[in-house]
Amino acid sequence: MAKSPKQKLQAKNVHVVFGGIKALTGVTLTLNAGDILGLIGPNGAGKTTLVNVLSGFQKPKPGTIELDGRDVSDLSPRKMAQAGIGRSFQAARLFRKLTVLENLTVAGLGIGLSRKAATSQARDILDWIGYRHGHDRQCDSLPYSDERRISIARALALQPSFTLLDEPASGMNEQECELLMETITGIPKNFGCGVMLIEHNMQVIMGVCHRIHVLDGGRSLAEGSPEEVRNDPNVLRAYLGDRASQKNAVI
Ligand SMILES: Nc1ncnc2c1ncn2[C@@H]1O[C@H](COP(=O)(O)OP(=O)(O)OP(=O)(O)O)[C@@H](O)[C@H]1O
Repeated sequence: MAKSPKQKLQAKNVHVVFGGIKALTGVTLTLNAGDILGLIGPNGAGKTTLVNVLSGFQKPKPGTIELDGRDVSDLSPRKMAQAGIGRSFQAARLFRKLTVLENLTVAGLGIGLSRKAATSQARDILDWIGYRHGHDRQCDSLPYSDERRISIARALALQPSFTLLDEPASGMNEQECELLMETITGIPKNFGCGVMLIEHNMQVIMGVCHRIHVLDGGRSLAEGSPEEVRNDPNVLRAYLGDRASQKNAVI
């Protein structure tokens, strides 16, 4: 956990326009320490754009990002990471020529740990996610699902207050998804950090999230418990269109 853990990450009235495309329009949400907040919505809803804004890769115009009430909207991605906001990407973005252990060790060195402490932390995190063998494997030879898990582990090695996970289950089979769900559920308890989870796999979202925020066409459509969101007719309509009126429609 970071030296001064933060309690609250907020997006306030965030707008982003690309050319003529309104990717986000007036989005407001709060991620609290200890929370697992799902961010869902149909393709093109603005989920990745919002994660980019929350992690400094995209500037809101207008709108603000606040970390414990401090405006951090203008910070670079690097400064955001130093302030306690970590993320994993849709494409894993590991250092492919480094080993699994080295990838995590580099993250620890990056936040100022000694080599010994960074290596020890790296081993502890790999053990914790159940990756007990293959620490010396080079990352360009990893199976896809391992890449995704190591990407989460590396995000944790930065000791974030908040971690933003972009589609961690993509390409995983059912068994791998179950392991991933265990990992995500354990992050707030074991690392004390809040998690925002973008995911198309509804089993994963419904299984691990405390609350879910729904975007549609760049706007906030709903926020609530998994049960509330699952039963919200507007959410069903956004996902299923006219099929939402069918009996037993589920997401
Ligand atoms: N760099 C960009 N330039 C132009 N348009 C963009 C850019 N990034 C995103 N968009 C557009 O903004 C809108 C929101 O995209 P975004 O990727 O945030 O949605 P998403 O909900 O993450 O989608 P998906 O589930 O398909 O990943 C889409 O219409 C997309 O085409």
